[in-house]
Amino acid sequence: MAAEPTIPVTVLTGYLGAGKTTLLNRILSENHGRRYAVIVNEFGEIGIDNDLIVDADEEVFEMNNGCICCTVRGDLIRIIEGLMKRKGTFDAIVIETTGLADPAPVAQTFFVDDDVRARASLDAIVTVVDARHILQRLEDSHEAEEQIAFADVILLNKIDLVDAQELERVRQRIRAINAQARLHETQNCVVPLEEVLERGAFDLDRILEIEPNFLSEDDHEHDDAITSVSLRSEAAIRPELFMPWLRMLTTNQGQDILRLKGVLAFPDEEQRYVVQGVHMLLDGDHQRAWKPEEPRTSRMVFIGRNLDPATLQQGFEACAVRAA
Ligand SMILES: Nc1nc2c(ncn2[C@@H]2O[C@H](COP(=O)(O)OP(=O)(O)OP(=O)(O)O)[C@@H](O)[C@H]2O)c(=O)[nH]1
Repeated sequence: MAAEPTIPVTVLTGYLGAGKTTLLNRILSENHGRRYAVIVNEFGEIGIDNDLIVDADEEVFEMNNGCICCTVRGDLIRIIEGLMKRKGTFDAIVIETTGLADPAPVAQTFFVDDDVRARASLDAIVTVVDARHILQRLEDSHEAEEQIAFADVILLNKIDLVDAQELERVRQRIRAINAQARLHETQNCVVPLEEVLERGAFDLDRILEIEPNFLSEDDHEHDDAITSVSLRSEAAIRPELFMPWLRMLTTNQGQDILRLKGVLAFPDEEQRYVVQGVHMLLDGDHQRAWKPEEPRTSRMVFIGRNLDPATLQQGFEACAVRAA
């Protein structure tokens, strides 16, 4: 009897804020006739990413209790095994890792775990790169380099934020780390999805050349200096205080703030306000109306170095509407 075909798995990686969720949303919104099961892993105890993913028919599984590359032997394997019991309800799996994840242990899962290997196969590692910040990141983050080294497909994204010279420098740097991956230069991750999904691009031999211990090594190191701070407020947040506070923080501490995200309830405002930041760059917009049953809780996550939870908490609380 012929072996059953395995389910293709795409691993989406890339440093904090590069554009992974932007790409995932495109995958989930486009009319491609395929059904994807999505696994999202996020750094930080309050899951905000799930709030930023478009409402889609696809089921989204969150893994928020740690970094995916450290928990693969547990959670990821369990989720994939659970999914396999419901075969036929989806055609492929997409995994969005945290920006801090080393992709090697995630990829390794598809080779070293026998049950997983029998049913799922790693299709490609797709790495989204932030053209504006990557050169700086490669100075201080081993993970950022690993993400590029392991990629089968690279989206060099946010090209609108750099000039031609800078873009050429980034291109050369990426090529020095990984000369083989297919490279697409994008804004908002706009790329034909067939360039990204179900490409059959993962090449174990190439990975073994980069990392001879790929199939046996299972320890890796993280930058312990990076922490996350989660904030929450049941009282509505006053935009006239909140916006200047956030601008002040990113101006003074932008070097250390690798990523920030928030979903905010403003007084007398029917819409949720979503704010996002990468270093000094801030982006904010109304997202959708609060649902009637949804508690209007404002939540923020900061990820970075030298973050002081108490100061951030005080600053955030000072923006809240005080009880009369
Ligand atoms: N200017 C510009 N902004 C972009 C582009 N692509 C994405 N963004 C913005 O960059 C921010 C981060 O994008 P996300 O897709 O959330 O990044 P991510 O990699 O999922 O972030 P994490 O999950 O926190 O690691 C958002 O505010 C996006 O709207 C781009 O090509 N140009």
